[in-house]
Amino acid sequence: MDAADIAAGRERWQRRYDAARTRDADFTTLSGNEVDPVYGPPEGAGLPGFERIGWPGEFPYTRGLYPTGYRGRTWTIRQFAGFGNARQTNERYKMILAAGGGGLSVAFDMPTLMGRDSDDAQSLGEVGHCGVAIDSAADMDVLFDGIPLGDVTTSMTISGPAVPIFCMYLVAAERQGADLGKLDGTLQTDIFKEYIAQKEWLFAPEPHLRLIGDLMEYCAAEIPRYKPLSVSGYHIREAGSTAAQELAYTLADGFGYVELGLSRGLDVNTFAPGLSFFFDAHLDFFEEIAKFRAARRIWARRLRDVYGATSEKALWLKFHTQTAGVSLTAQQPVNNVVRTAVEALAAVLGGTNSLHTNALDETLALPTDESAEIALRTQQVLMEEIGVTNVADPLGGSWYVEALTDRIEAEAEEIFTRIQDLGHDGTMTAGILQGIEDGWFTAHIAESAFAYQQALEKGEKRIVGVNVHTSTVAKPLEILRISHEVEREQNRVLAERRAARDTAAVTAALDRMVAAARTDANMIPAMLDAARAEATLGEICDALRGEWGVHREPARF
Ligand SMILES: C[C@H](C(=O)O)C(=O)SCCNC(=O)CCNC(=O)[C@H](O)C(C)(C)COP(=O)(O)OP(=O)(O)OC[C@H]1O[C@@H](n2cnc3c(N)ncnc32)[C@H](O)[C@@H]1OP(=O)(O)O
Repeated sequence: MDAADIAAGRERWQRRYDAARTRDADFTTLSGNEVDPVYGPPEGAGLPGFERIGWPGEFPYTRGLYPTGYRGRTWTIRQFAGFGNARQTNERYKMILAAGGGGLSVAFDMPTLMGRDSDDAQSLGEVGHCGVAIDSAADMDVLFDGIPLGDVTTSMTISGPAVPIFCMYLVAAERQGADLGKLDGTLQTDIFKEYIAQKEWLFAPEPHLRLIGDLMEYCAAEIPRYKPLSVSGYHIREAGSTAAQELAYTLADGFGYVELGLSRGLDVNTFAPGLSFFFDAHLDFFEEIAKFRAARRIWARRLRDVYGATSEKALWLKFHTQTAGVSLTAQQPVNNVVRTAVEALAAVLGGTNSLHTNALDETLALPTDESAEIALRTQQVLMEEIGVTNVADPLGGSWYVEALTDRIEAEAEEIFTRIQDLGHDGTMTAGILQGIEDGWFTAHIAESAFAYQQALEKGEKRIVGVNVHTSTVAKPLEILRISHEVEREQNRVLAERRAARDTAAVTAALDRMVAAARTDANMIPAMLDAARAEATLGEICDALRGEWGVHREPARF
């Protein structure tokens, strides 16, 4: 790009910056020096390829979505939390909000993630262990007791039974008197990554995609700020993929959901802002920053050029980041605070919109109050102390970071082509579905995981406390243990609620839901009625399993 075009871009950026609101905060360095809100090539200089880098707030958004960067608004501190029953988790949420958390993020226990009630035989021993147990809308009432859902953005991490859980959340909001049309939050819902990596699906892909289509349609029409999908690379990375695979598989899944929305006759400019993303921040500092920058650029370009999006919000890739759980070590676990801080810094330098920092003990158990607080404070140290919010995309223009950004983008593009070639009709969706059926994604992730593990075992890759620097004076940590009493109590309350509700109303609502499943009608209104009648998650999912069957992955060797 020649010098004149770069200068014109800088002026455009300056006009937009001047017109935007910035926080009332100190943006000088620790020594008190003024810094510019963004930096670019030296005045009067041209730079080949600068159109790929650009300015914050404009296409291709490599440098961020907003001309003000974090001067306009800092990222949301969104700590993923849930354990035991709804009452215990509600207390943790209040603690997080009081300590400066900016939004909520619900972690559900394994029975809930699999669409089963707490008293299901398959739930035995799992209730409240890896997250909170939710059986019906009444549990949602308790979960958000004293937390106005109309005012707090709430993310819920659940994909197989995402839609019934969403209905229970809506019922809880309704009972609080919130205006449902104004709710803001995120539901994970991303079923592609379940088949690819996380393995928590209920049905085969087709009925799941039908439900997701219903959800996208419903949210676009009724709850426009709500983001019904958080397309997730986190689980793909944690399963052992490389950074480029994480990026490419996740964005490919995102394109699959765009194709789903289009196939339902929805307007891409209306539904695409409801697609948000979720990435891992792993240990390779610069590679991770490059991954986030490349993600925004690829998404904006493909949404515009392939899927015809024209509105700015439809081109924006917004993402949440979680620091890498797999990078935490059980050995010398206090060192995990350092790893997490570095990973979080990469997310911030990559322009994350929302962030979860892991607690130091998460490789052993769910976090204690104290470790949860350290994790949250880690974000606050980055946000308040180190000057990283003063300048948008401070690493933009670094030869290394730009080269890495270009490389990871090129790798992702190659992978998109391979995925599309797996399908038969040139769509991303056909390629993804074929790749899932063939075990293509799983095999490639396994190869990457194997290569990394070999490198570790040969000592080529080094982890402090694990294969180098193993001596320590550290004492074992106190960890959070979930009592089996939680399960007994949850089941007692569930039995009481079942006995107290209008059984005929529950049965009628479930029948209407199944009837809707047999037509092209949107299933959400019927499912909402079932949730209002206090149908349990297990009952709703079992009714659907009866209709759609269950899905089993073929064994592969
Ligand atoms: C591993 C684990 C497991 O499986 O076990 C998991 O999955 S845990 C998975 C946990 N997942 C999550 O927690 C997902 C979290 N995701 C989200 O919260 C969302 O999808 C998100 C990534 C889009 C972030 O949403 P958010 O509300 O926190 O933040 P936003 O970026 O949307 O910002 C809020 C508002 O401020 C505006 N805003 C932000 N920055 C600026 C700026 N500089 N200038 C002007 N306006 C700005 C935004 O446009 C928006 O307004 P407006 O709305 O008007 O535009």
